[in-house]
Amino acid sequence: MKIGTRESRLALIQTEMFTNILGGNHEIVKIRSKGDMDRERPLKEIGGQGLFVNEINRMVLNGDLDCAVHSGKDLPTILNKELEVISVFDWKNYHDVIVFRGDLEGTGRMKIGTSSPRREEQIRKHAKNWDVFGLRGNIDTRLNKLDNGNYDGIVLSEAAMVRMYPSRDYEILDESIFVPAPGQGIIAVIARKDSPNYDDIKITEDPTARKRWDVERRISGIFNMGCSVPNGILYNPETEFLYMDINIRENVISIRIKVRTLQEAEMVARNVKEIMNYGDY
Ligand SMILES: NCc1[nH]cc(CCC(=O)O)c1CC(=O)O
Repeated sequence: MKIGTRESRLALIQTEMFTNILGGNHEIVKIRSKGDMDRERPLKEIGGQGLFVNEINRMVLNGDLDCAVHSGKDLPTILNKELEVISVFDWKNYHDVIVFRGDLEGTGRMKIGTSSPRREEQIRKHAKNWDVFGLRGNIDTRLNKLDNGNYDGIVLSEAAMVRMYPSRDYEILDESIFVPAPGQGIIAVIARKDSPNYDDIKITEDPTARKRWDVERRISGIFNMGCSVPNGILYNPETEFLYMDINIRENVISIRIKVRTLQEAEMVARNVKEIMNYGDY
């Protein structure tokens, strides 16, 4: 197969994880996205949902690629009707983590970098001795900025650390406070619904990852969320806990609730949306 992905080191590692499950020989096509080209401006200035994936998905749609491997978190909730997320896997590394500078001393006020409005909001609310600053770039760039002394610590995804820096120290942040972005840590494979490779791709799916994915996607669709919205959603398919951290102007709802089915999760989300007057914004 011709498999497309972003040119970042993380994207290539994730694509290799996919081809290892898939087996066989494949051509990997690296694509530089709009989000990769502009490394300075905050993401919400460059443009909305799908910044890192839309061009790649268009190539899958046109038949230039047989499939594409994405970070689940980067996929917009609305896809072209002819495309489908056929396989999802690796669901467990969903946490946010903090990585501290190696030579850090003392425990006073700390300068913390993050590139996500959700993480910024959660730090402001829950980590009162951390001052938060913007931080752009791919994972290697962000860690370089940390090591160069620009920050005392940076917050990023556990999945990125596990896959790219398995021997570097980090601290896991509690998911009931730092509720992650929907799909965080999950690897998602997209192809055309009528792809001749549909069944081969489907075999790589982890059914537990699929449970997590379906709940988080449904809820993120209900709230019409992109990653520029400071909302967190996590469903743990093993504990059956659903976490939601929804911020709408001055209104905040943070919950942990046990739900057993997609329908129950959807009902919780619709009720939260209703009582927050979400539709008015
Ligand atoms: N926001 C960009 C992005 N998209 C996917 C990952 C990492 C992999 C993942 O969490 O799925 C990251 C970096 C980060 O959140 O620090």
